[in-house]
Amino acid sequence: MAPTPLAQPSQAVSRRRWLGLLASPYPRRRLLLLHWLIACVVYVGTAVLLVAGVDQGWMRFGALLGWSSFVTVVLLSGYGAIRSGWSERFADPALTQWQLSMGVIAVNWGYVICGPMRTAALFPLMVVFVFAAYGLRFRQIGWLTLFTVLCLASAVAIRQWLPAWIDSAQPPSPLQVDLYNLSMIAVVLPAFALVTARLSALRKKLRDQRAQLADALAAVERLAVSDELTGLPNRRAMLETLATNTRHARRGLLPVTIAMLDLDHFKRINDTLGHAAGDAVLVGFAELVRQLLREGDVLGRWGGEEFLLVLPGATAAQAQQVLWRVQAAVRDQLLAGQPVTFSVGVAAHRGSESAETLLSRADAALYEAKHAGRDCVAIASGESQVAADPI
Ligand SMILES: Nc1nc2c(ncn2[C@@H]2O[C@H](COP(=O)(O)OP(=O)(O)OP(=O)(O)O)[C@@H](O)[C@H]2O)c(=O)[nH]1
Repeated sequence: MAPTPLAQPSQAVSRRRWLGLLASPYPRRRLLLLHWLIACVVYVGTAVLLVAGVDQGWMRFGALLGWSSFVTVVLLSGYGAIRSGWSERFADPALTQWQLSMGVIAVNWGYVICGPMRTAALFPLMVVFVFAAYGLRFRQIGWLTLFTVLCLASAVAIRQWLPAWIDSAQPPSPLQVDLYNLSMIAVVLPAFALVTARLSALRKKLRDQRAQLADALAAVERLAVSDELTGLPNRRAMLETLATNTRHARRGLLPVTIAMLDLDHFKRINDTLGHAAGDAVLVGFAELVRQLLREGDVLGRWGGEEFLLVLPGATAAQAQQVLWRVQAAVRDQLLAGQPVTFSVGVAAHRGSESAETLLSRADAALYEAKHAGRDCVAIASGESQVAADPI
């Protein structure tokens, strides 16, 4: 019976589900499993050639079975360690050093058992050293090279002096061929490893530069929204905070009240003690006020000796209480050795007014507070009147 049109997509979905299960939902693990898959293809390709070798009578089936069992165990343990996330406890979750060492052993094992094809059996070493560029450091690549040459020397020794271990279908071959192969590998591999190590170093440099760039970008982003002297949000950041809060207030989500704070007679501090002392007062003031506010209130430097405070969810009266408390605390403390006071203009957001209108009402209230003698809180017209801390 012909398949129904619906059968095709459902098969595709179930195939995708199986592939999804075999791979991993985590992108990093998926990438590592892709590398694992490439290794699989190389191993399977080699196994196919070894089967052909058995077919030609160059090696025995038992030897192929031993090699295949070793490779299967290596591949399955590598897959399990990566897929389960177990390998993530190590600095290199790809387990590159282990996987490549196993690859070197598999290649040399193949060299021992596959008779006249043994020179070809060395070719997968190229894959091993290309992978080394991805996951190994300079020194590790050096060790891997030494390990490979020693493994091949052992393979040659086993072939020549322990033929009983080989289960070979062929009579022992002349030593000269094996020594020739060993010498070739000992000459070529270090040069190959050097290029691989250079590639690996370049990749590391690229990674480091990318990390530095990300740090620099984060610093630029931080500087773009914070005031260099006090570390508070700067005028640009406060405009955004204000825009967000007035938008919420207009939609009826959360009322907002703002306050403009201005240090009194700050010019005198600068003129008598110098600009550095003035800076220290600004830093001390910012730090002290910030500590006295509740979480959610946002204090920013508006410019010069002027600060903007946004109090989401507060009414003008509540803001006034908060600011009286802050004024009392500032009055009680010397900032950079100086007694300091400040005046405040408060405005609560009304109806559908814009951030600009709200700001200009707070500014006008601040002007009133200055005119009323300073060190007091004035509330924007229509809401209340100028008042000093009653305590
Ligand atoms: N040290 C220092 N001084 C600053 C900074 N920004 C602005 N100023 C100074 O702050 C002073 C503000 O002076 P005015 O606008 O006359 O205000 P004021 O002396 O505080 O007087 P009132 O606000 O009327 O109480 C000026 O002398 C500015 O140079 C800064 O970042 N550091």
